[in-house]
Amino acid sequence: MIEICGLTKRFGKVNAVDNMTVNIPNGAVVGLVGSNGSGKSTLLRMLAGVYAPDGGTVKVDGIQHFDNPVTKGECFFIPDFPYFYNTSTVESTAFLYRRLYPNWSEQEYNRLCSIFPININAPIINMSKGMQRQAALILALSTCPKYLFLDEIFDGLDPVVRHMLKSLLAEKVADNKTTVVIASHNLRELEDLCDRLCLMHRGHMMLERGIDDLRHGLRKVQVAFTELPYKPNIFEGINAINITRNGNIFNLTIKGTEEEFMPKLKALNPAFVSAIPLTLEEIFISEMGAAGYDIHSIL
Ligand SMILES: Nc1ncnc2c1ncn2[C@@H]1O[C@H](COP(=O)(O)OP(=O)(O)OP(=O)(O)O)[C@@H](O)[C@H]1O
Repeated sequence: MIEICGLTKRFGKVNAVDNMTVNIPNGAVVGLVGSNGSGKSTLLRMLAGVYAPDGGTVKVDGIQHFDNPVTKGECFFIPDFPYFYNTSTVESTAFLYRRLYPNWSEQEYNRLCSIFPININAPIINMSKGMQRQAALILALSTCPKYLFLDEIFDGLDPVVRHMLKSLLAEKVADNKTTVVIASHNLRELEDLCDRLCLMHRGHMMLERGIDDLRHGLRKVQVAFTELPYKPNIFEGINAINITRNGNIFNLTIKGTEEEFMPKLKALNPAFVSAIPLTLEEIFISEMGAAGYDIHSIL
């Protein structure tokens, strides 16, 4: 388990991470979203033990993490721009990691080298952006980390490799209870993978919630009338957190289950009514809008 308590990191006058407290349970797959400069990479670098916090603590399995080779050996961080030496190949880096990482698996390394379509003996810095990320992933996953931190990992990966990565991560979580924290601007990718989401804004954690919990009880509903019901507040008694209207067609975001609100809507005698779940992006917009924030300035 990762325990983040009062965590702060400053760069001059900028509080990149500002007094953040959150726990990440083992086996969780956490999506980290937020606007540019909201502090996601800085948080990941502190989770990876790269940056020393200016305040607060990160504990991994109850142990102070910064500068601790024991907890750092259980973690792997792929930054948004993975760094390799000029002459590094996957094979030469693997040679180094075999000694550095206690859980390194030769079997896993061989399997991943056969799955990812890159040349493990070619200099990594000559590879394309997506291929460099594949190289970083082969090495990261071969260390069998208990905690895996990924910064914009989907960036540059082609659709086939993206799909493969999601399957590999799901497999790691199911088989090894690996804990994964992924910073990404791509809510669609996170939606497939994560069971928890954290929304950061200006160094603060604005929202931290299970995806099922976020999804539960929010529906996007379209209702059309041939003739409008003759009452001043048509949707009175229905917990609609947002209503837009285009002529006799209404689009509502409703809090509640279909069993609760459908009978009330049907009693209005609509020509058409349909309810569908919200996408993650729409849920965020609703949740943050309800909390008084303009999500478009945050995501
Ligand atoms: N090494 C650094 N030196 C000075 N300022 C920094 C440094 N690293 C980050 N910052 C500042 O800290 C803030 C948070 O940056 P960070 O990279 O963590 O944001 P982010 O959420 O990852 O952004 P993005 O979505 O653009 O990747 C920004 O204001 C950034 O300019």
